[in-house]
Amino acid sequence: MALASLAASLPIAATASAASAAVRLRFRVRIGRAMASSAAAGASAATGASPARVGVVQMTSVGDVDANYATCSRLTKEAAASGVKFLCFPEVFSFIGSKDGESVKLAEPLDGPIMQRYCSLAKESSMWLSLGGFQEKGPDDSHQYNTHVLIDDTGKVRSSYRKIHLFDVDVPGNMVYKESRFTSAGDTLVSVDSPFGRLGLTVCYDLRFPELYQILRFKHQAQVLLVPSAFTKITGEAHWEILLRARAIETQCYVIAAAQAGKHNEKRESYGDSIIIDPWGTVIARLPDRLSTGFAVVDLDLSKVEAVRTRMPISEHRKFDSDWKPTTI
Ligand SMILES: O=C(O)CNC(=O)[C@H](CS)NC(=O)CCC(=O)C(=O)O
Repeated sequence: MALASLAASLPIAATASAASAAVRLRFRVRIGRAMASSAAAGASAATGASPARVGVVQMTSVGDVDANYATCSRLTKEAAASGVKFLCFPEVFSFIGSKDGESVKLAEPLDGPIMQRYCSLAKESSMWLSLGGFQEKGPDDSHQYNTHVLIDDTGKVRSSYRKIHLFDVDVPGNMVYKESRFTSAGDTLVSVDSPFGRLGLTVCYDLRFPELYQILRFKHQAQVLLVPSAFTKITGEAHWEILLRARAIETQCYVIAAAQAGKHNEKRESYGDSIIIDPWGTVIARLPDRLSTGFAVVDLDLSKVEAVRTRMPISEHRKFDSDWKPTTI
């Protein structure tokens, strides 16, 4: 079969469910030619056996920890049935409150009961989970950390990253956010080796600070960047895809960005559009903003990361402050 037609015919599964009736959608997402250019990728797409099959979730979390867990559990089991080995959830997957300070009261350490449930889910499903934006108990009773937790397929917390850049922003035409009121910033960059390459962990608003991604690529040697998010509708429409593709292109990494979508309560709405981008900057999977709950799947091909880097060796071409003559401003 010609590569182009193989690429065009690879199905990407996505599921969607309305609140009452569970509606199952299957639709095709365009997939880059290079993804399908290895026989292994094509064969595993048919058998569901790829070790690097990953999924990106879109969901509408609410102010109910149990309801959100039920959604995450259902999606994880459906993804496992599609051969997914690594599923990425968005920021605040576990809880989105409608009142100020509500989530800090629910904050728990990573060995607390909420995260334990997700660890059991990962183990039962033999699935790695990226759980972006968990309300981790903070340094005092009035502050939490906004923590991206990575659980392996044995149910062990492999790594965690506390969001460094906090969203204290007056969104034009929307509301003033002051994340730092109840959240303390992290101060440590985190990357972790996995069967899906070296992963760089970030959260949401971090996306606007490219130096963080530069360090993950050039110091940590990350191959896949994770950006679980709950972008606002207004900033998401304006900036989301552009920022994500820029990070993929300038780091030559895969980018997996799980998004919250739709209305969480009467005050808060997020911009959907969960995306997976390849290291050339091509969007290879996406869930439209109008879709509330579901996931999309791709087979990561880490040889593509190396291929892009070999042909365009930006790591060798980089110049630094110390390489330039001092400038007068
Ligand atoms: O407070 C919570 O419930 C969890 N935290 C979030 O949802 C955070 C802070 S309000 N949201 C963002 O960072 C949005 C960034 C964004 O929209 C942009 O950069 O444009």
